[in-house]
Amino acid sequence: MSAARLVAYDVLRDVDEREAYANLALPSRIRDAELDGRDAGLATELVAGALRWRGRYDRIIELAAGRDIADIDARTRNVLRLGVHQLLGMRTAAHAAVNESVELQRRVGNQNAAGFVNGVLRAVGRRTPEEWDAEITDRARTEDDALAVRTSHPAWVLRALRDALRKEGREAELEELLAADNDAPRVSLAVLPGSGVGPAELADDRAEVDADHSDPSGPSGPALTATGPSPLGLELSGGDPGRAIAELDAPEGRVRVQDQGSQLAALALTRSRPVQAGERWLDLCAGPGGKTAILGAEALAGGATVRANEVSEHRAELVRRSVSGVADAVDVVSHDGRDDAAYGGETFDRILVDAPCTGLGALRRRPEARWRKQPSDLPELTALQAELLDAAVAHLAPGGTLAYVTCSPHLAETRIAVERLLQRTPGLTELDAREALRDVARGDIDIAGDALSAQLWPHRHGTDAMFVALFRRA
Ligand SMILES: C[S@@+](CC[C@H](N)C(=O)[O-])C[C@H]1O[C@@H](n2cnc3c(N)ncnc32)[C@H](O)[C@@H]1O
Repeated sequence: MSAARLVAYDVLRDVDEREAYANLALPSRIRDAELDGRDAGLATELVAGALRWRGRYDRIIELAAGRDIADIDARTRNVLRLGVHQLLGMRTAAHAAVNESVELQRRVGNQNAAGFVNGVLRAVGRRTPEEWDAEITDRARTEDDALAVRTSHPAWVLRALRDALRKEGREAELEELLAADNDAPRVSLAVLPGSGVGPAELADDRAEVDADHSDPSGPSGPALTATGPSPLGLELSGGDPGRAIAELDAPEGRVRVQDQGSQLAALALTRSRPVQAGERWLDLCAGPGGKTAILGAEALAGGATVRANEVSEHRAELVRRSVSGVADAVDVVSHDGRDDAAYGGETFDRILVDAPCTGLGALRRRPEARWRKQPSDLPELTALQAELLDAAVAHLAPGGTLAYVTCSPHLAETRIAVERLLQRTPGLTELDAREALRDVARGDIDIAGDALSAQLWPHRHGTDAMFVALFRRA
């Protein structure tokens, strides 16, 4: 039985039983099993596919088995999900997918269910993915249920995404968005401002090196291009980002993996008005420090300084590492952002509240995330977001700018949170975040809706679904 499949199975179990993040569990399992590059690639594809498509595959398993998915034991369920992904999502030959899955079941699951696995997967393999999708649609109770299952989104997430698009008058984009959530994104890098070299130059240098060394008959390496909506952004077509960064001729710690929506959100605050030397900035929820690094670089260039706060000590340590290239401008502390201690007795000219949220904006990068969150998580999160915002506003200097950012398009965490903040906070004015983003973006950027706040989208901007609102205190 292939070691890659066993690794993939173990990671699915880590995700189920230990609430592990697949992108963290996978590399350590791959290392422990000493998989070579090809098998590591296979294990990665199996894990991402089985997790991302879980909702759709579970319905297909139910239809093929004539049994509710909840009535199949957890181990067998994961063996079946991996098998269905090989049959419908990869080009694995049907007999290999079935035989390998039966072997896996014998090894890790209930021996007596090996025949069941064999029978279900044979039934799954007798139809094409399109035929299964047609069957899902025929048997669904509602059109929404059919769409949610075919695109493997929980129904409540689908409704939340539709509500957010509808608010912008863009409901027609829903299916495009759902498809984008299921596409593994290209890796984006950020070149921190003030690095002495910009993204276009780095991409050109790399293209020249590739042209000098490439063997015209061999495959070319992953491409690095200065593309995407962030003026700091580079996009990598594949391969190991750490290696690509190490090969660039840029100062240590200045080029980093970061979604371009995150880059834009940080720049919307730092470039919303010119920086005055001596300004004090605060990043209230800083861990793991992606946006702090941009704030730090912008602060260094403009003569400002940054206090970065993060409630978790462990994540505060990640922030310290993340800002190593711009450490002179950044002071990292660890407090609850609702406590005065987080502010060190000061007020700030700019504050970023990149609040803890459902993370529904990053589904394409975290394949298990959509199955983890529940609507019941929302009240606690929105209460925390409001408390963090209130504490931040209380420490904003007169004339200071506040950015409220979430990696979620859920209206309760975005537009509704903004309306409520404005209602309860006299003296706070909302600024035009759409304009701020258009001003900083590379090229034209299509931000929809009448609100002053801005919602980015995977299908429209190639970014995570980041939300940005800006405010000024009188
Ligand atoms: C969305 S993440 C921030 C991402 C970060 N700004 C970046 O770009 O890398 C939210 C962070 O808020 C932290 N957090 C949660 N509750 C908090 C609180 N009460 N005070 C401060 N930080 C908090 C979480 O630990 C998490 O690291």
